[in-house]
Amino acid sequence: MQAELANKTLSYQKRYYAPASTGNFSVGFDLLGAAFEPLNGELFGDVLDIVAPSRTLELDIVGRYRHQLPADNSTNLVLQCFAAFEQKLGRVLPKLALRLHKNLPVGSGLGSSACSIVVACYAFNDYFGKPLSDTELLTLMAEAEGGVSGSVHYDNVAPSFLGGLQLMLPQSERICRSLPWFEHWRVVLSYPGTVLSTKAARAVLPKELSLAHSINFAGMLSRFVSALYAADEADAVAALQDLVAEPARTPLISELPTLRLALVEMGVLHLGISGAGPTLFALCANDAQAQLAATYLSRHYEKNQDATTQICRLSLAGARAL
Ligand SMILES: Nc1ncnc2c1ncn2[C@@H]1O[C@H](COP(=O)(O)OP(=O)(O)O)[C@@H](O)[C@H]1O
Ligand SMILES: N[C@@H](CCOP(=O)(O)O)C(=O)O
Repeated sequence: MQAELANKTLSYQKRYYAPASTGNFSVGFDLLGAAFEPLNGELFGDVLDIVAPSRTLELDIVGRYRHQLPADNSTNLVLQCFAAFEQKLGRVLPKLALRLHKNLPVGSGLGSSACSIVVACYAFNDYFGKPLSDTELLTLMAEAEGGVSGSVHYDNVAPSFLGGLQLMLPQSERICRSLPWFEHWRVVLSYPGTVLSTKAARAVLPKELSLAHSINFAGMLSRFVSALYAADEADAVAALQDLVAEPARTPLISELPTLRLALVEMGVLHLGISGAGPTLFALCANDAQAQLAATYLSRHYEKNQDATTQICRLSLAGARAL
């Protein structure tokens, strides 16, 4: 009887998913981002159910991180996206009963707000017969994300929507382009369980960069991208240096230097801040190394029961119907 009730509660017409993402990927502040999925097949990203047509727009929220969202669902990004989608189309749409599975922690550096935005916009576009092109949809997603973080940046919405490692292309009609990746690379995402709002982590950033600093930043990102195209793994790893955000944000994540020393001694390729933090990402050369890094980070970085550490591969598919 109870199972029957639970099934009824979880019934739906259509179900959609968008993966977690790591903005910046150390070397590309606001310009580079990657989508990830756990090797164990877990859905580490938000799921949106279109439960049924409804007289009014309704949202129910379930999932591990539901408690990190405001109790009042009316302010939720999913509902804001419905309004923005209607406005973009310039017509009133039939209303829906929706259910969000909040599987990503909020203010975590895992692109949590972007993930809800992407899954919602993707779902509405698919459900209503794809009236928007991918480019229009991506622009809508970035505008919604800009409303949360205080400035429009595509490095979470683009990979969560399109999958892969995405490089943003300023002033290009393409918006972004997928980059090559080393298939054997694994990424361990370790979230300590504490919240760091993206807005707050952007407030500590330098307002200006000197000419020398700008050249070094552009140079290091170019070195990383060219190393990927040349399949030069050692040079790609050597280029993973964050010259913009990390120096300003390390005081907010004081464990980073010590953890990095320990992991690099274990052979891990790189440890960086995922998005605005506090999640850290460890780039690993293979499964065994990723397992070691995950065990170490679980033991030394997780702080409470909201914490989670996931061994991931690149998510090539991005947002999709399940
Ligand atoms: N569905 C949602 N998912 C995530 N955040 C949401 C959602 N709806 C509203 N919010 C609000 O948006 C803000 C997201 O904060 P932010 O620091 O940008 O998170 P993240 O870095 O994880 O994307 C929070 O104030 C949160 O309460
Ligand atoms: N480029 C942004 C990325 C923010 O990612 P989030 O997952 O922390 O929202 C930044 O570094 O501010």
